[in-house]
Amino acid sequence: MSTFSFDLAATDGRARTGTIHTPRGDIRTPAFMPVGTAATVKAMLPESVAATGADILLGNTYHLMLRPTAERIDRLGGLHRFMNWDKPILTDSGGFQVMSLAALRKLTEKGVTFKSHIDGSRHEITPERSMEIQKLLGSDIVMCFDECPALPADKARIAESMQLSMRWAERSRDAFGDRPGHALFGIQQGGLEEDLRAESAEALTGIGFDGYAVGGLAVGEGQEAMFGCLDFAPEQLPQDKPRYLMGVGKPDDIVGAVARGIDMMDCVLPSRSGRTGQVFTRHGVLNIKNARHQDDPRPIDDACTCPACSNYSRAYLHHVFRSQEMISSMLLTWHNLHYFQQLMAGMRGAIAAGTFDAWQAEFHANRAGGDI
Ligand SMILES: Nc1nc2c(CCNCC3CCCCC3)c3[nH]c(NCCc4ccccc4)nc3cc2c(=O)[nH]1
Ligand SMILES: [Zn+2]
Repeated sequence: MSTFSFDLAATDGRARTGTIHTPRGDIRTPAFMPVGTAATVKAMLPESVAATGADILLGNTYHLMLRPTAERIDRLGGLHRFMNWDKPILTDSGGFQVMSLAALRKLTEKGVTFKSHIDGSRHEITPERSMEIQKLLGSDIVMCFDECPALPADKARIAESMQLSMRWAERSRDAFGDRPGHALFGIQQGGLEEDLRAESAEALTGIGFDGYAVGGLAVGEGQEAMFGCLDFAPEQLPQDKPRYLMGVGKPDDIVGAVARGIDMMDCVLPSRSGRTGQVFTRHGVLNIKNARHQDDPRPIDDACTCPACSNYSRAYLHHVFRSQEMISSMLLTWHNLHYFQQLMAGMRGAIAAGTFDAWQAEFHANRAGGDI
């Protein structure tokens, strides 16, 4: 099928499960999307990322436009060929990374100018340039160029920023044009304000997108405030299109977001924290660098089937982490990505079976303290 479509299979409360069909493959939802920052999911081969159960990964417009540049990747056959990943790729529009990484940023109606954090060269991203970069990369799901305001901010500032993002969404839609089989997602803004989020949702729905992201969250507001916003924001967006919560998150954030109607999420957490020794399990989090693991012959999680848990002890993983051996990042990243995908698979099954409440109860009961 050379088109992009979303089939909702079942709902349980506000939670949904379904499939996003793309020419490069299907995406089972709710979906967790690993982050491939500089055309690689750090410490993982693409086939290993696929083996964890990931149907789609994220590319990074901001990093790739600076190095090796989108034009070079296009000349080499596009990002899928370049990084040897033939399944779907979603790319963010670059605005969020510019505001969080680049130096000397200047934001105007036109777009954002900034100095590269790599070599100090000057660059400009506009909605039009962001669409061009994401097209050169060959991205299957393209994100509108938006502005994500830092919280806390007063309501007037949030409204102003949201309205700028809606004008940029219109320009993104116009510049994206008509690309069968490729999707353009709008990004809702509006901070934690229900009326501003409604205004944003109406503006985006009026323009018309293939999917809708809840942006502007996971920027320091905390889980309670984020869940409070998710108690109304997803349902302001079209029910028949995928809903993507950007930048989330810890396992309990992910479960709470799915329970509130979110279909897709991305986060650097499982890969980045794996490299710092942080390991996610169904009983909670442990850090392998802690001395208590140095004589422990048990696997991280005896119910996990990943290579780390199938073949290595905590004592070994403690040793290679302490010794800063590369296999440490490989095994801990693989385990964390595998765990996050198992979480998603469990939720998809529970929503399809109508047992999501029981699944959530067990998820939280499993994590209730105790020495893991
Ligand atoms: N356009 C856009 N992107 C957003 C992102 C980036 C999502 N990940 C992109 C991905 C592309 C490839 C490279 C990596 C990023 C967000 N990330 C977060 N929180 C992260 C909070 C967090 C969580 C764990 C560790 C660090 C930060 N809130 C976000 C809000 C927005 C938003 O409104 N608009
Ligand atoms: Zn494991």
